[in-house]
Amino acid sequence: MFKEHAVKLAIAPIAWTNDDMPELGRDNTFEQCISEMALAGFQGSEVGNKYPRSPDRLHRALELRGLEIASAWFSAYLTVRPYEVTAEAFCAHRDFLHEMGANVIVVSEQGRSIQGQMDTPLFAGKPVFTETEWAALAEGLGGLGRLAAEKGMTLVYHHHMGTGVQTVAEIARLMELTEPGEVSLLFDSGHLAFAGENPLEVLRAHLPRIKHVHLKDIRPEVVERVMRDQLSFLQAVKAGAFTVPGDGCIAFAEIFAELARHSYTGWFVVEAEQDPALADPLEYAIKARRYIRESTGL
Ligand SMILES: O=C1C[C@@H](O)[C@H](O)[C@@H](O)C1=O
Ligand SMILES: [Co+2]
Repeated sequence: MFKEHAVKLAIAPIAWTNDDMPELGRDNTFEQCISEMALAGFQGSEVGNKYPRSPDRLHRALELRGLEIASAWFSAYLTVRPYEVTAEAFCAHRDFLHEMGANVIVVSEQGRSIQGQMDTPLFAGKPVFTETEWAALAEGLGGLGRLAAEKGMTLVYHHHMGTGVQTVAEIARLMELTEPGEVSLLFDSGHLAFAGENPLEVLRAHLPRIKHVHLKDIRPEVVERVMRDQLSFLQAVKAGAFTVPGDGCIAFAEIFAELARHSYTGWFVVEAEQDPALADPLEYAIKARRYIRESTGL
């Protein structure tokens, strides 16, 4: 289905310890997390807040388990702070990832985002960018994309629930306002389904610009409850809105087929944040790994 060596499989540490809610998985250690990733059969990981920041220490711990760093999240504030502030933090993040051997940098604009607010209803409170904010975002991302390119790296933009780039239309707007050579796209199946969008629409519209993939599924009955009870993004995560691919309602067969048809090259990152006390991270990592093998042969 996919060309040999075209796709590598990673898993995000957020199922073991949640950076957005550190009380989820507080007792899970860095070593347990990466050992279980390797045990479940993954080749890579993104970076969590328990990971050592010293590239030497991190390299050694990962190498012992046959893992590499795929990428890591960066919060941009291009719509609400001067460009230079975001650019300085971005360069430090870029240099760390470059030393770790990663070649993509995940960026999400957090200006007026409600994703980290425990009590703001997700479906009522998301920001809608003004023309001025769109212009600042597009221009700023272009600048960050050029900084990434200085190191031969690629900026991949993460559309996300509760932010100004959540819907199919907002993703299309961002792609239109930015240059393909500067800003690529991260495809996150779970965020699109959660937003009520058809993930295939985004794939079909932007495939040549998709350079990183987050695979997560949704539990539709929980998403319905999030809407009905006006829960926030963090409450939704705690309630189990997300799960691993194959365990929810997203039609991954079509997603994989579309990506393969266009010879996708890069990482697939399983990223399914849920409460580790309710969903054993190793059990779900093994479940995800098996599902990907059975659906794609990878
Ligand atoms: O890529 C991601 C990083 C997380 O911190 C975020 O909240 C999650 O939903 C996600 O998709
Ligand atoms: Co994601």
